Amino acid sequence: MKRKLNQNDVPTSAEPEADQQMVDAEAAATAEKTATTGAASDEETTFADLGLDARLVQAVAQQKFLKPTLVQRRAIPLALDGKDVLCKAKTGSGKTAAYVLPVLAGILKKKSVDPTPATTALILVPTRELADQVFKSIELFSAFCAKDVRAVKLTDKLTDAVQRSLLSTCPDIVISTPARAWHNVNGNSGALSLDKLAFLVLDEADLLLSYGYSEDLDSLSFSLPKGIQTIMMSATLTTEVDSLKKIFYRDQQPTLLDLEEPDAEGEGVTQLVTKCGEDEKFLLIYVIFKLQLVKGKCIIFVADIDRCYRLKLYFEQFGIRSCILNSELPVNSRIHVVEEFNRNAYDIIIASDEKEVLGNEEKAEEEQEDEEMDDGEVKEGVRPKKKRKSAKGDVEYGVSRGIDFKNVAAVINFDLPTSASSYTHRIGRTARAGRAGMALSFVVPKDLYRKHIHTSIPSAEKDEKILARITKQQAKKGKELKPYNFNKEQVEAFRYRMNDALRAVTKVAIREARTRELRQELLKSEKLKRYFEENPSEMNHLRHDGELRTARQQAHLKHVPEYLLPKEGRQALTAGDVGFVPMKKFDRRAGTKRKGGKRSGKAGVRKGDPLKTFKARRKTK
Ligand SMILES: Nc1ncnc2c1ncn2[C@@H]1O[C@H](COP(=O)(O)OP(=O)(O)OP(=O)(O)O)[C@@H](O)[C@H]1O
Repeated sequence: MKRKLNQNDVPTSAEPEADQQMVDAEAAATAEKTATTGAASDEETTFADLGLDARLVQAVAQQKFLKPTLVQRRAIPLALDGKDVLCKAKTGSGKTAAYVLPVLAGILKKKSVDPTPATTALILVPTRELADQVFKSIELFSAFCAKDVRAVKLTDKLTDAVQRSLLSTCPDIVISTPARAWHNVNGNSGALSLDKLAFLVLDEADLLLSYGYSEDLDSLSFSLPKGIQTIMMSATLTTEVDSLKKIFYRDQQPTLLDLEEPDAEGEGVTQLVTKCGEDEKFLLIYVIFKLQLVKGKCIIFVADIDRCYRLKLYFEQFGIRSCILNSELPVNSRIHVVEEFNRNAYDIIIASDEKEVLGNEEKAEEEQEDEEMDDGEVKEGVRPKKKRKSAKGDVEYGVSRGIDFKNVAAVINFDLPTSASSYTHRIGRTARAGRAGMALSFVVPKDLYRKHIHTSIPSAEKDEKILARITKQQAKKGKELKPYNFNKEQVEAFRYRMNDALRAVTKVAIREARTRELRQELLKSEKLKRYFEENPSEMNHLRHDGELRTARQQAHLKHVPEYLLPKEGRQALTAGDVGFVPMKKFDRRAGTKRKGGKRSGKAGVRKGDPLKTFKARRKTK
């Protein structure tokens, strides 16, 4: 029979009382009972109440986490009690801490009785970005016990020799993609030993198979010692999760935490849909950003890498700064872009999260996945997905999934994703950790679809079909997608400027931009790796939102002439307010020159300025 490593089994006499707080078995039992209901009767619970080690509670306090989130309240006591847990909770609900904290607690407990170095925990994630994020979380949460816990991630581009040397010291925690982990278990001179493993975590479990790790996961499952505790975290319950459940839990059923959490007042994502033609997307996005109708940081999702550059070059025409995230960029740059965005260095990220063009089989799989999610249950016996045809980019890349972008006011689906589950992950980049946010999706209706010179996106013809799936899925969660209309007449006034700008963004300019950015980022990436490790403070000087300037520059487009602005203010352009989060400290308005040479650039200045009358709705918690 499988024997669990139960933290209550470990003698605690050696532990200083203040440092080690015992697991509250009763709390764990209560949590288990209410596990699937998601009842929020224990909202006053603190991290200390959960039975975590005092050093971890201290680290959590340092992070200014006042109270555990629902998933943390439910999962931590169960995990501390040695239970296998399969947890489904919404994006941005704090799943990382929900497993990192009990894993750290388990390691500390084990070390207090047996300090022999051993790899005790293996955390499997689908992407390098996530590995980096988890690693940083571990660093933060182990701030007060750093000498007792050592974690390594295997996802950086490291030679086998370096990986061997990292693993030779038996780090307590290894964070890896399944492929890297298996490579080090099976190959690379068996650098990673799982003999002493006590915890296995599968983060973003719904994605591990879709990233093509099925064989690696299968192989790893046979190399695991008996009796380890397995925790799976997922934002959705799909066939993938079910397949993994069979592989990793075998005959032992995990405790299922299916946490549907209603948004509290002022929380959650306001979902808006604007139906428009392909070229209108460019018109609206120009109006939105040039007139700052969306307040705060924003992620714009597009269908593919070329679309990233088309939009970036288009924005450049108007002097709107943005940076790009896609699978083609080196991993160091990608991670740095996210870090800088989280530091508020950039306002706009243009990201392509799709695995480029999917084959028919893969499209069918996505549809199937949506249907399964519609059913709300996982079907039995469905085969795991095959490895997707990866395009030129990095297969271990993912933006819309799991990356913790901080304080994102809005997500704009410039191109609709190809599945409803992808939509869920995309909009989950905003309204994280109990905040408010907005998701605006452009949908091209069938009658407005035509192959436009500027676009060749594969999904456009299918927008309405996908929208129907999204609407259905969101309705099941009690969420609604509301239509959002721009004032067509007012917006039309900007059309000739849009055309001017789009004409300059030629295919050649896009190709050149793509190559130039890649070259620049590769250089930066090398620098990042070698130099910034030693000089972390210099990081700030490296920007990713520079102009690519491969398109013809048209200086006049950088300013918005006053006659284009409606007298009634920005609201005249829209059916209501769009943004929620106020602009950050500094204001990057283009500094429109007004008559008399004065700038009207600053927010909230000058009576009579049409922009001044616009008030962003500020939602406070
Ligand atoms: N108890 C808490 N109090 C305040 N903030 C928290 C708390 N727990 C987590 N957070 C913050 O919430 C954000 C989202 O957390 P996390 O990335 O763990 O979510 P997630 O559920 O894993 O999301 P996803 O499904 O998108 O991966 C992070 O910025 C994190 O620092």
